[in-house]
Amino acid sequence: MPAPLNRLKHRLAAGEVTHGIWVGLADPYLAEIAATAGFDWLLIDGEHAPNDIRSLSAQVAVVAASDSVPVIRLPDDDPAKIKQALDIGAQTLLIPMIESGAQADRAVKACLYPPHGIRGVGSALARASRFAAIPDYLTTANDQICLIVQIESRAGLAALDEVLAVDGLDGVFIGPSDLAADMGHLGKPGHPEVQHAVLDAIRRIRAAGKAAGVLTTDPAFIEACKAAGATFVGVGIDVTLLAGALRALAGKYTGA
Ligand SMILES: O=C(O)C(=O)C[C@H](O)[C@@H](O)CO
Repeated sequence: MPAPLNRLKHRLAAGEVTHGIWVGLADPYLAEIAATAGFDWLLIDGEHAPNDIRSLSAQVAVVAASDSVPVIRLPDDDPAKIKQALDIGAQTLLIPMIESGAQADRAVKACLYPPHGIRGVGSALARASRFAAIPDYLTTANDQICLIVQIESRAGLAALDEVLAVDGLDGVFIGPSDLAADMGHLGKPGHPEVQHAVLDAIRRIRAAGKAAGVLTTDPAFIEACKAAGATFVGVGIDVTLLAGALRALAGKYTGA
């Protein structure tokens, strides 16, 4: 019996457009609610949300039981964190702040078991192998790992071609918020210069045959990114959706 099929990896490889949201409420009960919505994937944010390996594990488990595919974003490209995320059962990772082909290649190798990579072997303890209930996990896991790296700075954009040349990389995600900050437009991911850079990068990523990712809550820019070729399309954030709805309701009755 092989490692579980990673539907998202293969849909992205086929060039399918997929939609998901950021899940930052850092609670499995809330992640399970999000998993009833019907998104193709849910990105469990380990970079900006108050998650740790146990909360990530609990959220991966509940989302994996749904029709949505769990994706974990780690806070950095630390191979030890990548190892832990894969061992708890995530098969799709998003790694932020990539700025060179060498850095992207190291991230790929951290995801893969030898001889193709350096992922440490602990499958006997790991949810990923269903605690060794999947006898062929070690020899089949690599084929189901999906790695998407984030380009979100001018240095990252300058290195995009070398990042796209990295074998084993499934996709590149352009982070509008951090890119805006680095471009001198802090807090303005919708600035025309930023949006132009995002769309140009998406076109280059798709021309290289990789999945192109983005996160924006602007409906018009969502469509512009999809027209440019985006296939891993983040369209919302659970925290802002909840906060916005609560504030609107409070304002309706309390004048808050
Ligand atoms: O730079 C970006 O944009 C992203 O990487 C997404 C943000 O981190 C996300 O938290 C929304 O602000």
